[in-house]
Amino acid sequence: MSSSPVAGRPATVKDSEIAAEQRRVDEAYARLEEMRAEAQAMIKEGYRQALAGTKGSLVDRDAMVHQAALRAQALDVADDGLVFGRLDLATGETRYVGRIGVRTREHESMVIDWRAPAAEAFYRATPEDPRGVVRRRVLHTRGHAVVDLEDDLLDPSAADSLTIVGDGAFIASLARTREGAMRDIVATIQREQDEVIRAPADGTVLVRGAPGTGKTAVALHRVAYLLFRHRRRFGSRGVLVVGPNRRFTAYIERVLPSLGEGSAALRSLGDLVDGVSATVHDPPDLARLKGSGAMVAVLRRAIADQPPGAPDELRVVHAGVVVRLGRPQLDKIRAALHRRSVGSVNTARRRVADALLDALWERYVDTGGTEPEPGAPVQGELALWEGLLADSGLAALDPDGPERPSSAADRSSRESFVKNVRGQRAFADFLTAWWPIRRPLDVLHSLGERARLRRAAGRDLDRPHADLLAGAWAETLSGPSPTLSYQDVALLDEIDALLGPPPRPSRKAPTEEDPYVVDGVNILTGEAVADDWEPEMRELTSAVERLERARRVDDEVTDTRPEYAHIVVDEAQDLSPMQWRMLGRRGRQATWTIVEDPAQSAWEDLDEARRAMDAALGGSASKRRGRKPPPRRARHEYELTTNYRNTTEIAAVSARVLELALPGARPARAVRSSGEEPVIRVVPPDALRAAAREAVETLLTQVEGTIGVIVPQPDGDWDEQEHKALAEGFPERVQVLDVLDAKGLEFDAAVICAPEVVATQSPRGLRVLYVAVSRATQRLTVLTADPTWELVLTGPA
Ligand SMILES: Nc1ncnc2c1ncn2[C@@H]1O[C@H](COP(=O)(O)OP(=O)(O)OP(=O)(O)O)[C@@H](O)[C@H]1O
Repeated sequence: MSSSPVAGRPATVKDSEIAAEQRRVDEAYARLEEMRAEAQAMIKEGYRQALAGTKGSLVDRDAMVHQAALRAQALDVADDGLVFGRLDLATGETRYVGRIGVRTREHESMVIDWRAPAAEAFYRATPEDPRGVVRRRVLHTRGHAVVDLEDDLLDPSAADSLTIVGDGAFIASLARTREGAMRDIVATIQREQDEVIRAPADGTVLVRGAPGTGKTAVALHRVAYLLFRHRRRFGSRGVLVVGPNRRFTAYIERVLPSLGEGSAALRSLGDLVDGVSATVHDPPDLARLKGSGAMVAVLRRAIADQPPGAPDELRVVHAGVVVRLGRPQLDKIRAALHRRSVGSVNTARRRVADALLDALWERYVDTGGTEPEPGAPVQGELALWEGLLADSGLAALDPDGPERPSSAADRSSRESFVKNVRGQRAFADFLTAWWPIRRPLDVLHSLGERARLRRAAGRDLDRPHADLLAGAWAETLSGPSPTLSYQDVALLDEIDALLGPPPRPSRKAPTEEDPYVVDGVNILTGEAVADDWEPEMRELTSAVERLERARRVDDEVTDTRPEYAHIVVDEAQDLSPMQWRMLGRRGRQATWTIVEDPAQSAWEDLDEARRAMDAALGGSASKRRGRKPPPRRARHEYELTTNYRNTTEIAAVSARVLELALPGARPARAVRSSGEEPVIRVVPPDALRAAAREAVETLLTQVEGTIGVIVPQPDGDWDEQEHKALAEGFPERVQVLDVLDAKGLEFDAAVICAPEVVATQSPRGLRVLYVAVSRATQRLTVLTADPTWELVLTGPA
C-alpha cells in the first residue's frame, strides 16, 4: 500500500517524506503477515501433534497451541497502527517504534516495541536532553496508510541531512472526534507521562493532575508496560484496574486490548464483590455515613448481635433432666465466641457447639444432674425425667433414643452427656438457628431494623444518623431484588471479611457415624451426608428443613476473594475509607498505581480517607500481633501538568469553578485553542429542560461525536424520568447522566444543567461541578437559573 499526494496538487517535501515512510511501513506489515502465518502454522502443528496421540504430546500440544494463540492475538492487535514513530540518532542509526516488536527472519530489528528500553528515548528526548536523538518523527497512520508526519528537531547541530516536517499534527489530533470509548495514546505519550508509565515497579506510584492531563490514559499504559516488562510477576497473579463506576469502565475497556493486553481485570467500585453489583450512588449524607471508617465498629457489633430469628432458649434432655440455657447465658456465650471468631464466624460452629455443650454440662452439674455416688439408684431421677419430658413437650422427640442412659456411671460422665446431647435434634436445630451461616447481604438487610442498628451503632453513630441509615436500608434492601449503592458494596465486603468464608465440605465424605451428623446433615458445615440419605420414619425432618440446614452460603457470596499483584486505582480522590479497606484486602502483597485529583474529590474528610489509603497500601500484615510492622513501601509521586482534553476556552471556565472550589489551586495548562467560546445562558427553572434540548439540537450540528448532558444528582426534579425525557428522540451519541456518573468521561460537547443545584447538593458540590465543566473537548454550554452563575462563569479567571 502506498499514499500519494492529493490529486491535482504538486508533491511537497512532506508528501515525498510520507511516501518514503510508507515504504518502510509496508515492509513492516509484510513481515507482520509472515509472522501471523508462522503463528497459525504453529497452532496447526499443535493439533497435528495431538493426533499423534501420546499423553506427552497432548501436554506439548496444549502449551504450543496456547503460546501460538497468544502470539496470533498480539499480532492481530498490532495490525492497526503497527508503526508510529521513528528516531534518527546522532550515530546515524534509525529506529522505528511501534505497538509490538518486529524482526526480520534474520532477527534484525525492524520495529521496536514501544515498551522496550530502546524505545524510551522516543518519549523522553527533549532539546535540552536529546539522549542521542537528532530527530523524532511521529507517523500518523490510518489503517496501513501513513497520512501525516510530525517532526521534532532535538539536536539541530547534527541534523544536516534530515528534512523536518510537521505543523502541529499532535495538537490537531487532540481535537479529534470522541466516539464514546477512550483510545490508546502510544504514539503521542508525552515525556512527563512516560515517566509515570515507566516508573519503578515496586511500591506505590501516586499520580496527581488536573482534569484532562491524561491520568487515566497513563495509568492504563503503565499496566501494559508492567505486563510487558515484568510478565512473570504481574501476569501470573494479575493486575486489577479499578474505576469509579460502570460507565467509566465501559469507557476505558478498549484501551488495554488495543495495547495487546487482555489479561488485566477491569472492575468498577460497585463490581468488586462477586455476586453483587451496585446500581446507584447514595445521596451525599448517606454516602458519608456508609463510607466512614466508623462503620467498621458498627458492623462488628452488628455481627456479634443476636441474628434475626435466633431462639432465646436452648433445652436438651439428659438422664431425665431438662437442661436449659436462657437468653442472658446465651448472650454471654455469644459475646465470648465472637471475640474469638473475627474473620471466621461462618466456620465457627464446632467452637460454638463446644461452648454450648460446656455451658449445658455446667448447668446439668449445677442442677444436680450428676450422680454424687456412682452406682446409686436412679429410679427417682428417671421418674422426674419422664415428668419433665411430658411437661415440656419433649417427650415425643425420641422415646427410645440413645439419650436414655443405661447406667448411673453413664449418666454422670461428661463424655456420655456430650455424646447424648449433640445427637439430639433439639440441639442441632438450636445450633443452626442460633448461629446460622450468614450471608453479608442478610446482615446488611437486618440493619434496616431500627433497634438493631441502634444497638450496633454504639457510640460510633448518633441516633439520628443510625435511624437515617436504618431507614435507607429498610427501603432499599427489602424485597426480592434489593438495590445496592456503591458504598453498600464496600460494606458487604467488610461484613464478608468479618464472617469469613463459608464452611467448606470436609475432604472425606462425612458418614452418619460422625458425631455432628444429624438427620443426614453435618451440622458444623451444613454439608449433606449423601444424596441417597433417607430420613427414618420417626424423624420429623421435612425435606425443606433438611435443605435449609444443608444450605451452604456460597450461593451468591464470595467464596474466595481474589488478590492481585498490582492494583491501579483511578479517581482515587473519591474513595471512602470503607472502599479503601475493600481494595486493601485485594492487594495485601500488591504494588499500586494511584491516580487522583484532590480538587475533584466529592469526599469531605479527605484526611480520614488518606489514612485508610495508607493502611491499604501498607498491607495488613502490620496488624498482626507480635510482628514488626513491615517497612513502609516506597512511594513515587508524580504530577501531570498539561491538559490535553479541553480547549483553552473551556479550560478558562473550569479554572473559574476551581478558584471557587479551592481558592489558589493551580489549573493545568491547556494547549489547544479553538476560538469557540463556551455558551453560558440564564433560563427560568421551568424552561430548563426545553433549553437543554435546544442546546443539544444545536450541538448535534456542530460536533460529530458524543454529547453529554450532565444534570444534578437525582432528587425530586432530576430523576430517571427526567433523564429519559431529556434524551427522548436524540441519537445514541447524546447521553444524559448525573454528575457523579460523569467522573472520568469526556465528550465532544457537554451541556451542564443547573450548576447552582450541583454546587449546593453537597458540601463538596463545587468540586463536583468542577468535574462537570471539565468534560468537553470542543464545546461547552451551561444553563443556569441563577444570573450570578452567569457572572461567575464568564468573569475573570
Ligand atoms: N499524550 C497524549 N496524546 C494524545 N492524547 C492524550 C495524551 N494524553 C492525554 N490525552 C487525551 O486527553 C484526554 C484526557 O485524558 P484522561 O481521561 O486520561 O485524563 P484524566 O487526567 O484522567 O482526566 P480526568 O481527571 O478528568 O479523569 C483523553 O482523550 C486522552 O486520550
